[in-house]
Amino acid sequence: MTQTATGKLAPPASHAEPAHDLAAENRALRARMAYLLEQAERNHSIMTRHQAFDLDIVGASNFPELVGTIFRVLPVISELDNVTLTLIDEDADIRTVMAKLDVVFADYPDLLFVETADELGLDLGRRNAYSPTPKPLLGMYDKQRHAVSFPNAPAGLQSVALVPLLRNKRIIGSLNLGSCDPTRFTPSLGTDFIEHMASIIAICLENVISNEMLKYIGLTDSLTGVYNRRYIDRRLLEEIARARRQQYPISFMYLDIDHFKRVNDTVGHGGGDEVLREVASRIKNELRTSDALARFGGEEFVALLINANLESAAFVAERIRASVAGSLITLSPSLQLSVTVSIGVATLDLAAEGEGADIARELVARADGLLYHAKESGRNRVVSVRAA
Ligand SMILES: Nc1nc2c(ncn2[C@@H]2O[C@H](COP(=O)(O)OP(=O)(O)OP(=O)(O)O)[C@@H](O)[C@H]2O)c(=O)[nH]1
Repeated sequence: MTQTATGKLAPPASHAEPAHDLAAENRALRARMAYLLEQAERNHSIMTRHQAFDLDIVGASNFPELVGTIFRVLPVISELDNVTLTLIDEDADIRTVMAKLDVVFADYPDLLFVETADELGLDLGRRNAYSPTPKPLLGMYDKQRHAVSFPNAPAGLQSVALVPLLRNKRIIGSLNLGSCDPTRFTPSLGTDFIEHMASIIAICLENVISNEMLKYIGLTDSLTGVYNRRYIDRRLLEEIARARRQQYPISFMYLDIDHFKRVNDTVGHGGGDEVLREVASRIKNELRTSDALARFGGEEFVALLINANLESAAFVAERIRASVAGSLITLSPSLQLSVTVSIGVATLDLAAEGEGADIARELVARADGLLYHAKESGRNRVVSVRAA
C-alpha cells in the first residue's frame, strides 16, 4: 500500500488501475468494432447497389435508357444531391443524331454538352498524347466556377467531384457529382471508387453512342441526310397502325424532281447530287418535325405527314412545290438553275379494312399514281385528287 498526499491509503496500482483500463479498453474496442461492422455493412450495401447499377447501365440498349438510368439511380445509391453528365460534342454530331432518333433533350436537364475538353472545368493543363491521365477534381462547390457543370445546382450544394470520363486516354466528358455534405468530396479523399465508376459509365456511353450512330446511318440517306426507304417503310407501318387505332388522319406524298436527267446532263452527276441535297432541304423546311421525309431512291422523295388530312397535306405539298420552283438553285456563282418538282398526295383511308402492310402498299401506290398524273399533266404541280 502507498500512502497518498492526503494520508489515505490508495488501492494497489498494480491491481485496481489495470481492471479499470481493461474495461475502458474493452468498451472502446467494442465501440470500434461496432463502427467497423457498421462501415463494412454500409460498404457492402453500397457495393451491392453499385453492382446492380453497373449491370443496369451495361444492359442499356439505347442512349435515353442509359442516361435515364444514370440520372435516376446514381443519386440514390451514392446518396448524392446532384449528378450531371457533360459530353464533349465538338460538331454537335451526338445531339444531331440523338435528335434524329427522337431523343427529347428537355427530359434530361442535367445532360450537358460542350465543344472542347477545356470547358469541362477539370484541371487539364496543356495536354498532349503523353500527358498523364487526368484525375478527378474534388473540393468545395463554387457557384461561379461550377456554373457549367452544375447549371441546376440545388440549394445548399457544398462539395463536388468532377470526374473525367476517359476512353483509351481520350476525354469524352465528365461525370459531375455534388453533395450538400461539405466533407463528402475533399481534395484528400481517395478517388479509386469514383474513377472505377466513371470508367464503366464511359464505356457504356461510348458503346451506346456508337450503336445509335450506326442505327442512324442505317436509316438515313447518306447523300441528303434525310431518312432512307428502309426507315420510311417501317415508320409507315407504325404510323398507320397508330392512326387507325386512334382515328386521326395521316397523308403520304410522293415527290419527283422534273427532268432530272437533263439536270444531270447539264451540270454533271456532282451538280445533280448538289441539286438533290438542296431540294431535300427545301422540302424539309416546309414539313413539321413530327413528319418524316425520305429519299426513295434516285430523284424521288416521299413524305409522311402525321395528323394531316388530304386538304392540309395538299396545302403543304403546294408550299413545297412553290419553294422548289420559287428560286434558282445556285451551284456556283456562275451556275444557277431552275428546278421543279411534281407531287402526288394521298391520305389514309381510315375506314379501310385489312392488314397494315396492304394498306401501306395501297397508300404508296395511290400517291405514286397521282404523281404520274402530275407528270402527265405538265409537271411542276401537285395532284391530290384523281381527275374524273
Ligand atoms: N446526280 C444523281 N443522279 C441520280 C441519282 N440517282 C438517279 N439519278 C438520275 O436521275 C435521273 C432520273 O431520270 P428519269 O427517271 O428518266 O426521270 P426525269 O429525267 O427526272 O424525268 P421525269 O421524272 O419524267 O420528269 C437519271 O438520269 C438518273 O441517272 C443520284 O443519286 N445522283
